[in-house]
Amino acid sequence: MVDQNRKIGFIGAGKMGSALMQGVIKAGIVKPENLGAADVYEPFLNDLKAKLGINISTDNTVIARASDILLLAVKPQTLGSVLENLKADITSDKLVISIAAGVPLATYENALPAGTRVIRVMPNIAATVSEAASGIAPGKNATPEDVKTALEIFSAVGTAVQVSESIMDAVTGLSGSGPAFIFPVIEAMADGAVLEGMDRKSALTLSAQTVLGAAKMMLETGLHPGELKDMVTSPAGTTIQGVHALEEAGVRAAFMNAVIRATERSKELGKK
Ligand SMILES: NC(=O)C1=CN([C@@H]2O[C@H](COP(=O)(O)OP(=O)(O)OC[C@H]3O[C@@H](n4cnc5c(N)ncnc54)[C@H](O)[C@@H]3O)[C@@H](O)[C@H]2O)C=CC1
Ligand SMILES: O=C(O)[C@@H]1CCC=N1
Repeated sequence: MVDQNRKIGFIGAGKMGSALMQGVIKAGIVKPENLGAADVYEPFLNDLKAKLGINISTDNTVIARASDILLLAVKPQTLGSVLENLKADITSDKLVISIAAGVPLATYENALPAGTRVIRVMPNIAATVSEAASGIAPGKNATPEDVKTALEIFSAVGTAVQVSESIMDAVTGLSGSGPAFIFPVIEAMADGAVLEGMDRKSALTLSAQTVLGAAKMMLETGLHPGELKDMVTSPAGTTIQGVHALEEAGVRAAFMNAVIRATERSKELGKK
C-alpha cells in the first residue's frame, strides 16, 4: 500500500491531471493535505482546492519542492519548458511520473539531473471513475519499489500493466485515446434508436450500459470476443443483420486504423 503520508504533486491540473487527482483521493492513495497541484491557469486550481481540499500553487517549483512523487500532466508541447524550470528542484529522493503522450523516457532523463528516477505512464480519462486502463514503463534509474508505487497508484484508479517503453505508443493509441473512439459509438447506437422513436435519454442510457455490460462480460468470463458475439447472434435473427451492416461499412478496419493513426501520432510527438 502506498504510504498515505507521501506527498504527491501534480504539474498540470487540466483534464487528465484533475481526473487523476480525483481518482487517487477517492481511492485513498493520498490524503488531500498531502496532494498538491500547480497550473498556470488559476481558476482550475481554485476549483480543485474547493472540491478536493488540496494544496495549490501557480508556481511549479513550489509544488515540486514539497513533493515526494511528482506527476507531470502537461501537454507534450509544454513539457520542455516545464522540465527546464523544474530541474533545479528535482533531487534523487523524488520519483517523477509523466503521462505525456509520446515523450520518451530519455527526454526526461536527459533534461533532469543525472540519476533522476522517471516512470512513463499512459493512463486514460476513465481514471475519473476509477476505471482507467494504464500502461507503465520504468526508466533506467527507477527502482522496483518505484514500479510498485506506480502500479499501486494507477491500479487504484483502474487497471495498470507494466509494458516495455517500445510499446507505449501503442498503449497511447489503444487505451489512452480509446475512450474517444467509444463515446461516438455509444452516441451513434443511441442515434439509431432515436431514429426508431426512442427518447434520447433512454437511448443513451441503454447504449452506454450495453457497452459497459459487453466489456464487463469479456473481462469477467475471459471468453474471446468472437465467442461472446456468437452467443448473441441467433441464426436468421436480428443481431446478424446488424453485424452484417457493420461488416459492410468496414467498421473493424476503421477501428484498427483509429488505433494505428493515434499510435503514429504518439510516435511523432516523441520525435519533437
Ligand atoms: N486527456 C486525456 O484523455 C489524456 C491525456 N494524457 C496526457 O496528459 C497530459 C495532459 O493532457 P490534458 O489533461 O488532456 O490537457 P489539458 O490541456 O486539459 O491540461 C494541461 C494543463 O497544463 C496546464 N499548463 C500549461 N502550461 C503549464 C505550465 N508551464 N506549468 C504548469 N501547468 C501548465 C494547462 O493550464 C492545463 O490545465 C498530456 O501530456 C496528454 O498527452 C494522457 C492520457 C489521456
Ligand atoms: O489526444 C491526446 O494526445 C491525449 C493522449 C491520449 C489521450 N489524449
